[in-house]
Amino acid sequence: MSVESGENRPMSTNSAPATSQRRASNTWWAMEPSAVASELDVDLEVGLGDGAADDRLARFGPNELSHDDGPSLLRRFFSQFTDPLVGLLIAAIVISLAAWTIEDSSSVPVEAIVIALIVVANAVIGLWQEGRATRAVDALRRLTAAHSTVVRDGERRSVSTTELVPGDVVVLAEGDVVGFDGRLVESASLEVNEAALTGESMAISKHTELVPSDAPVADRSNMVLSGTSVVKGRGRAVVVGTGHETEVGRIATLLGDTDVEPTPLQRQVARLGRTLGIAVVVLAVVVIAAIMATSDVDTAEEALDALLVAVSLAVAAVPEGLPAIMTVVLALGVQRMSRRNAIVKRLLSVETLGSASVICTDKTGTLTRNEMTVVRVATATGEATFTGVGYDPDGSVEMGDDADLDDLIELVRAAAIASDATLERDGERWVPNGDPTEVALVVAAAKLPDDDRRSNDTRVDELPFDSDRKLMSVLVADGAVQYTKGAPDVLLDRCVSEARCGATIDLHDDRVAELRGQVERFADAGLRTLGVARRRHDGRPDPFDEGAERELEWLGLVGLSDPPRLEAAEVIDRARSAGIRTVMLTGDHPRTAVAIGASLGLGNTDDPITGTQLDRLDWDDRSEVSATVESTDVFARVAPEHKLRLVRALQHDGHIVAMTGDGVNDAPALRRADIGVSMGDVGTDVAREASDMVLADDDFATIVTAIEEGRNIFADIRKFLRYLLASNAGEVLVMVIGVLAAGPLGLRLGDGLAVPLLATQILWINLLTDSALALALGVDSSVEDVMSEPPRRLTDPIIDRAMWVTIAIVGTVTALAGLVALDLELAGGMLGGDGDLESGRTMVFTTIVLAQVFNAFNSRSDRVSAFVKLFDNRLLWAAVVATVLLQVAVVHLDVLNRAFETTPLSISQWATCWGLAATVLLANELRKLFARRRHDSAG
Ligand SMILES: Nc1ncnc2c1ncn2[C@@H]1O[C@H](COP(=O)(O)OP(=O)(O)OP(=O)(O)O)[C@@H](O)[C@H]1O
Repeated sequence: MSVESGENRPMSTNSAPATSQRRASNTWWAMEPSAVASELDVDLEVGLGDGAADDRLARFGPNELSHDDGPSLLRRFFSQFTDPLVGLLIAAIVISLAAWTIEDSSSVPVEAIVIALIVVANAVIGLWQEGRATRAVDALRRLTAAHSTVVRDGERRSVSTTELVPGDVVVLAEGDVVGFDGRLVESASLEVNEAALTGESMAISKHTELVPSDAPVADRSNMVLSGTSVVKGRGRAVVVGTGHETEVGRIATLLGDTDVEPTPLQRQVARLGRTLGIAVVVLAVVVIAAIMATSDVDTAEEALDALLVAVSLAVAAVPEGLPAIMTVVLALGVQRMSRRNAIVKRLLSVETLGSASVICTDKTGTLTRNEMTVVRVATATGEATFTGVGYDPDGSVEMGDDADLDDLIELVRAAAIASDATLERDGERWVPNGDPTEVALVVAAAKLPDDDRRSNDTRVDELPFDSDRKLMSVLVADGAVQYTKGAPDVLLDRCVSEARCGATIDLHDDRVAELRGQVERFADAGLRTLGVARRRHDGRPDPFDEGAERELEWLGLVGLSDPPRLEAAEVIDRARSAGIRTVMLTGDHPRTAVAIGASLGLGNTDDPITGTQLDRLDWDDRSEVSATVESTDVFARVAPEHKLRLVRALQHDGHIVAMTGDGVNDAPALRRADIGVSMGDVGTDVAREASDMVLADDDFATIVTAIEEGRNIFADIRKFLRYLLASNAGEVLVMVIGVLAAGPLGLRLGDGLAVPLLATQILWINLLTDSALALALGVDSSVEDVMSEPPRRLTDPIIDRAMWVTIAIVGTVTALAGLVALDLELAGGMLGGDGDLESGRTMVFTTIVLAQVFNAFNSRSDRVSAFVKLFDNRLLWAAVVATVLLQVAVVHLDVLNRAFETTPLSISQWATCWGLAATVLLANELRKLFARRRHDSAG
């Protein structure tokens, strides 16, 4: 028998299953787990070896449904030409060729070639921008890929679900999304939701017993299927099918794809682009009519030239770069967010984030550090305090007066036995494994004084914790003893007696009231509280279900501290000044919630509302619901279904709600929220799948950071919109005013076509301004404090009045600057120069390009001066240098002079162009000054 890569492991765990060809047709559900294991050559305890897993991965391929890589590069390149705008450019080429044929077909059709080159340059820029957007979206998809816990080489590990192979032993827990087809070999009250596959929305119980071989898919209750999710319990399954070899693979449904649908904002901008397009075509017709009326157009060639100018103008005026830049800006923003631990799954969420007005957040782990430590316990005889730091079991117990040690030991041991957590030593460090609350209980048990009484602690059954019931029970001592732990108020309702010095005493109402007071005292100190109880059975209860969680004997109360995150208070304050309300929703005791909430500076913590109060509310009475949800910022002892109701109520009141959640039952609320936020660390797959954003660090601060980024992205989009539209307005106005005013002003725009700019020059300006400068603005750092304003309403138009005013002012000043440059150069006008038409046009051309450069700085804010953080955006400066150099080339290189009909300019002419172009900045600075004054006096 061969041994692979020197590993001393038998072939059976290192090779692919010999009978792999038969895999798909095997009736796994009718086979014993041992038969499944031998068929798949795997040891159910040890799992596959790494070598075997690699082999099988190479052989069966990754566990995914292969999806289309999208069209090829060439295809995507050509698809750039399907844009209606390119149609216009191609029309321009045809017109120019027609004019050239009539005029002088012996020379080279320079103009047509230049326009063709511009078409290609546009396509390349478009392709590059699309490529960036696609790459960013792909990176996102990888970031949000699901993970599974497998047993390999005898150890549990988390691997990407795409790496699962047939024969892998996978551990399933509540909230896991099943990413494979598998045969269960172990089930502890495992319940699975198969709605995605079968449409059945009720959870289905799963077991390991044999099922007849002819059972239909829905009845194969010892199988777990890809695309389903674990709602309750735990289990282990052997992977029998991956990728296309799964039930879902066979029906080839693509699951979990990142949504790349256009967002409302993208649609709004695309619509704006189209409206402008139509307006511009109308304008082009007007310009043509004006040219015809003012120039001596009497030859066909001149008529074609006029048409060409009008078409070029249309091309220049339409902001065709908009949709692509939008996608790039959104996608780059998403990448930036992921570097700050906020993984946004949908582009749509980015813009919604900026509008969030309420954040509903969990407490444990998000506002607090989720580093639980047992600090105080109380039994019937007295209290004890625990010392020690974090998870290090090196601590001690200080008994209060009269406290009975045996009672204490029974309480803490019971709590630890009813926990799933473990604590392992790794060198100097202690590595916790499991739910922090339970780890803390295990640590506390380790601090107990040596205890020589041994009992049979082996667990024979369990009822896992869930946040609706708020209880968890285990059965030990062959089923004779049950330990139940959970929320003390819930648990006390189920207790009939109390343990005291080894005896069992009946619980009376007075004592229950006393115990409740004790719970409140613990909670007032900000402690998370947990009650522990016991029940003795005559024989092992069968079935062991929630019915067993009654007639309990109270063992005592445990108080755990979970320190608030240091920076949370500051972040809540920051959110408040950004007009965002923070609401805490917690499963914890109201008094614990209030203590923590108050220490974090939450707005209104005085009268917390509990889940029970929410249950009693008349949800049809809108005003009552509204008054309730607005009355406090603390909701305690809430269950997941309350979250859904609260989201709805807040949305009804006009809020944009971000809601956190980590459990299976949180999924509906996460879906319903405008921004569902799940936890990357402690959250379940189901919650992650239902959410729009995953917090890689589970930290509340990250939500606020993401909101800030969302607002920044929105500000960036407004920047390039402001810039593009003002620039385009300048180009259009210089032509319209130029053509209409040349006559009255006495400007001699030549004998033939009376236009300030030629078609190729217009297209050149368009190419320069729509690419580098616009994109650099799209990734500008913020000059405004986006967190000092209230959230933007989703219904607000992206271009508001202030922006239209800016566009109008900048557009007009640009056009006037261009025309003054022309007038200064040309003979016969008001200012009177002595240059020829070609140098006059070069002056207009250069002035307009430089005006765009100044306008880029204008556009960084509606109110803040362009000189604030002037050098922050290096990309913008690089784009400015590139733009100016290209313009110098167009003015001074002989070959480009011929192509663009320009002439070299003198230093003083350049200075004139710079000076005139700078008026664009000056005018807008004045406008900003007034805007700031108005804002200050209003605010
Ligand atoms: N593992 C557990 N076993 C038994 N009871 C538990 C366990 N974890 C928590 N509890 C009890 O249930 C209550 C609610 O816990 P739950 O996990 O639902 O809230 P939470 O999600 O921790 O709170 P938050 O919403 O702040 O994150 C706790 O106050 C505690 O009393």
